[in-house]
Parts: sequence; C-alpha cells; structure tokens
Amino acid sequence: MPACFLPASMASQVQRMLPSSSSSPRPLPVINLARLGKDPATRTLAIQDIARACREQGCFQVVNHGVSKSAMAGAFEAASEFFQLSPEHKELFASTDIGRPVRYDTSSRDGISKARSFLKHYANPLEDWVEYWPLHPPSYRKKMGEYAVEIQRLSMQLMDAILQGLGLRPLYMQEKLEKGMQFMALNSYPQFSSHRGDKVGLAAHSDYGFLTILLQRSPGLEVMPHDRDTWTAVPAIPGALHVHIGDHLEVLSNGRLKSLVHRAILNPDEARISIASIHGLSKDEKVCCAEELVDEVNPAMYRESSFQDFLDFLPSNINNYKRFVESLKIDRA
Ligand SMILES: O=C(O)CCC(=O)C(=O)O
Ligand SMILES: [Fe+2]
Repeated sequence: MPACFLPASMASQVQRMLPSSSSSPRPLPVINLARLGKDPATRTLAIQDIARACREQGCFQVVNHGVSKSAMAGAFEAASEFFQLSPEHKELFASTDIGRPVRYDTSSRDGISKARSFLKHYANPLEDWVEYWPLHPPSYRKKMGEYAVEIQRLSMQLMDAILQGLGLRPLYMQEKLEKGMQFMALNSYPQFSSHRGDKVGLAAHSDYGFLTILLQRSPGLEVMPHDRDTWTAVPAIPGALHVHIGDHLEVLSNGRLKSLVHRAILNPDEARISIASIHGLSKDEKVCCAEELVDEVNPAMYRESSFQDFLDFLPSNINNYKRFVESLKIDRA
C-alpha cells in the first residue's frame, strides 16, 4: 500500500499555504515526519520541532507520516457510508451508557455536542473490539480496522518523539502504550445554514487522552493555540493529519505541556465528517506526573487518574461542561 509521501518541495508549498502575517504568531506547524526515520541528527531536529510545537501551540499537523492514502480514504468511505444508513441501522448502537464499546448518539447530553452525530468505539487491540463494530456498511470493519491499526502505529512514533522531547528516555512507557487505549470518534456535522444561527457544531473542550490524531477533509476544526488567545482554523491539507495534546499528557508532563482546547465549526459549503483517534493507557492504568519531571522545584501538579476515572467524571458534565484536567489539578495555594 503506498504511504502518503509529500516531497520536500510540496511540504514547503503547504507551509506557505498556511495563514501568516508579520503581526500574528507563527503559523500552525506542519511537520515532515519522514525525518524521524533519517540519520540521528535529522531525527533530533524533528524531535525538537515536535517539542516546540507541543510547548508553544499544543498542536501540529504531520505529513509523510506513513499512514497510507488508501487507509485514510477507506476510513472516510466507511464513516460516510455509516452516517448515510437509515436511522434504524444507526440506532442499533444508540445508547446513553458511556461504558458501551460502540455508541451512536445525536444529542447534546455531553454538554458540548451542539450539532453533531457521532459513532464512538474502541480500537486497540483491534481483535478485542472489532467484533462489536457495525456490520453495516459491510466494509466498515475492514476499512476502519486498517486505518485504526496504521494510526495506532503512528501514535506510538509520535509519543516516543514527544516523550524524548520532554527529556524522557527512548521508548518510555512503550509496553503500556502498545496495550493502551485507542478510542475513535467519528463525527458528522450538517452544513451551516443561516437559519440555524449557531455556527458551532462541537463546543470548546479538550480530549482526555495523551494524544488525538484527527483526519478532516474539509475545514471545521478550530484550535486555541497556547501562544495566542484566538480561535484559529486548522487548514484541511490533503494527506495531512492533525495532532494535539490531551489532558493526560498534561498530567504526565507535569504541566510542561498543556492540553489543547479546540472545537468544530459547521462548514458553510458542505456537511463535514471528521475522524478523531484518541490514544491513552488502558482503562484502569493510572496516569501520574512522570517521576523524572517531579522534584523539589517542580512538585507534582496533578493527581493520578485512569480512563475509568474519566468515565466516572463524565456524568457531572451533563449540560455543564468542565475539562477533566481541571479536576486533577492539585491546589498548592
Ligand atoms: O470535528 C472536529 O474537527 C473535532 C472533533 C473532536 O474534537 C473530537 O472528536 O473530540
Ligand atoms: Fe476533541
């Protein structure tokens, strides 16, 4: 399967496509991930770019990331065909029970969904979860499964680079990450129309895990980068994937990295689908501040917590959204 590869000249063209002006902060970074597999000096520079993007913006896009074009196209086909099914097919998965392995919903009980339908399911290890996934459309399991496996592999590479950027040893927590949680959210938003009024499809929030890797084909994702306090549109660059920091990476890094607040805006030109893959540790594994990043000058700033703790926290969010990470902060006043 051909990997999605952008030659250096095109990658720099993409860089120029991004909005920039002398008075505004630097544009959202686009990082050529092929450099991670090159000689040690090139790899070190790539890790430094990733570290800077995580610190200063909390997000970046990646190109030459090794996820095949066919897997990305397949994931979009599977998601679009699922959302086009009749309500009876989709409602087989409708549930308000957040513990379900697969869940379809159209409502706003989570306090942030304003105009989205979603299908959420676990994906890693695939053999544990795929039997719960939809049987319709018939190619769903194969196409989404291929994408999920490739994205899980990419998440391992990104975590290794990000953790090395924090000064942690290579392959830090690798085994736990390999067995870790991959949680996929397929989001479907209607086209914006003026009589709808509100342009927000999914309100401001941060994701619970270490990393989110997001695929979008048309614009709609907006982020609040750490170096500015304005909503910034993430351009839909063909073949690129968007990456951002989640609450548990803020905890693991003891606050050196901050989770990214983001939202989705309804696209005025068309209905939009996005596919988010959220990566963390397995359900009962606690995440705490890395001991290497805690000392007398930098005491632990967050309580430990697991994905299960996050699930237990969610009901308190109904109609009153609060970020999970805020509930973990240790008050040292
Ligand atoms: O649709 C988007 O671009 C954002 C989706 C998102 O933030 C999520 O699924 O957590
Ligand atoms: Fe999100």
